[in-house]
Amino acid sequence: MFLEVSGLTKSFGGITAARNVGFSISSGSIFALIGPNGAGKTTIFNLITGTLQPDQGVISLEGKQLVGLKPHQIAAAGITRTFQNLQLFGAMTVLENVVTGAYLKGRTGFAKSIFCRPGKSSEERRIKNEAMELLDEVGLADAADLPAAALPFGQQRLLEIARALASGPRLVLLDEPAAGLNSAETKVLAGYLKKLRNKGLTMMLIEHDMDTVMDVADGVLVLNFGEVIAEGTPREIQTNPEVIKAYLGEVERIA
Ligand SMILES: Nc1ncnc2c1ncn2[C@@H]1O[C@H](COP(=O)(O)OP(=O)(O)OP(=O)(O)O)[C@@H](O)[C@H]1O
Repeated sequence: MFLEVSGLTKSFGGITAARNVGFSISSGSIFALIGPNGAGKTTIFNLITGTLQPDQGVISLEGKQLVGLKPHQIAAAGITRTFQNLQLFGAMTVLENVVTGAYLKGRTGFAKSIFCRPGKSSEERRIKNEAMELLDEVGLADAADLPAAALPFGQQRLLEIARALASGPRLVLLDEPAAGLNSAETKVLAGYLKKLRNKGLTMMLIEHDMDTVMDVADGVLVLNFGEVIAEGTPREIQTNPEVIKAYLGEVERIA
């Protein structure tokens, strides 16, 4: 298995945000984490990326144990993420934002990526070309020289994903990528995620928008109060009585 998680447990004082959580993800698939507010989804992302250390449990990426590694070591192992609240550099251009992502894997330092404009050395040219290719794939090549803050929200989300891809990750964690998007933007996003999967990228997403989950996910894990209550294909999850019970009051969202 590509990513294997087992026995993952994390408590904050009296609250157990994750209890004995286990799942595995195959390479080149899209795996969704869903569950009501406070179910523990973000905690799982924070444990995988090393922002939090688990009390117990194992996380391995192609057999490499990740628990105990620092966030930058986990990033170097090929795991990157996007945030629900966009973390773009608004005053920098669209292209420069993607270039900062690329420098996470390059030999040149991150600080240099911020202070130097791309395009001088051959490595910088290569990074710039790759960044332009990523922008082209999300339809943002023409906006490359605009400040990121000038883009409509839906395009900013695509830009954030393009920036995450610039570090050449093997696993991308997407935190509510459809939040705040209108239905046309959501369709563009879903198409982009499926295109990335077809190229072999593995993705995990936290997503409240069930249409998007149904559309793109190969597997779904449902959490409630820190525990796994169901796992299966989107269709299986949709009709699972435990899941419907957990979402009581929100049933219309998954119907
Ligand atoms: N750093 C922290 N300190 C204390 N409690 C925390 C911390 N992080 C999360 N929690 C608690 O752990 C539980 C799970 O939170 P988490 O953010 O993982 O849920 P979630 O499923 O991502 O929720 P949402 O959909 O609202 O983002 C919640 O009760 C939350 O209050």
